[in-house]
Amino acid sequence: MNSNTILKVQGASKRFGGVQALSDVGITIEKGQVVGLIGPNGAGKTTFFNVITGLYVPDTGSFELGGTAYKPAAVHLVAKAGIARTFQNIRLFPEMTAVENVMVGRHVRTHSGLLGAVFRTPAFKAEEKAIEARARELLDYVGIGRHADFRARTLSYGDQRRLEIARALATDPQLIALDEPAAGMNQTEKVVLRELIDRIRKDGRTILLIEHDVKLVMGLCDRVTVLDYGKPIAEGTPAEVQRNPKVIEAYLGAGH
Ligand SMILES: Nc1ncnc2c1ncn2[C@@H]1O[C@H](COP(=O)(O)OP(=O)(O)OP(=O)(O)O)[C@@H](O)[C@H]1O
Repeated sequence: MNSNTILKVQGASKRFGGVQALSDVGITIEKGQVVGLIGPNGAGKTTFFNVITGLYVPDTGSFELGGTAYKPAAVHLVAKAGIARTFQNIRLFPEMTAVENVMVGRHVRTHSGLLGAVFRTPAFKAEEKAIEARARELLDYVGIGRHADFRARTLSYGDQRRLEIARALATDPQLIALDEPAAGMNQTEKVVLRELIDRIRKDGRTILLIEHDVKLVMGLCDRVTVLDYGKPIAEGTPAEVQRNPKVIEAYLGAGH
């Protein structure tokens, strides 16, 4: 494996009863890339995300993150290994403040542990302070610092999506997986989102993106993989993929 490879998945399959949701899907993501995963509704994109992040146990597949084999057996183990994600349907703690939501993300990387938290040791308190400072920095970074002390549920939809991204960044991930980050956003919010994803990439992060907004995908991604009925049908630069007859057929063809 190339030492710049962040994620390498080979032969991932997942079946639900009579539905082969994923069939022998592979993907390779190099450090610093933004890679798009696209395909018509029901193509298997979310299943792929759920498989690589430990939400679903795959039937087959080999998985390497940062050059080390990993078993996507449980969500917290995958987070620890270095993949952070956001969800198509936002999953925040609505009654917690924005900064508290980000601090939860950061706890994946803390050291003082449960006993430290229970007895509120000096080490725990110092660590907690550092975590909060970092969380506030991340909220500024995604552009919602002014909402740090507001409950998550009071934030606008676009700001909640950015909060999810801040929480994902807080785990200091090798790979950040964004599931339809632009869903439900208006044009202005999409422009801001695009700038944010661009900045995250420029700051050295690696991103895997599911997105229905073709313009956003084509403008942002270095490489794109296209799924249809659970199978990879094309891989390449956005320009290559866009003119691939199989992709055109999948999007325009009968059945979709
Ligand atoms: N938990 C599940 N149980 C049963 N079938 C499932 C489950 N999750 C997904 N599927 C099925 O697997 C297939 C792929 O679904 P998936 O949600 O991964 O597609 P998608 O590409 O993310 O679609 P969309 O763009 O609509 O979100 C679909 O036929 C879906 O009905």
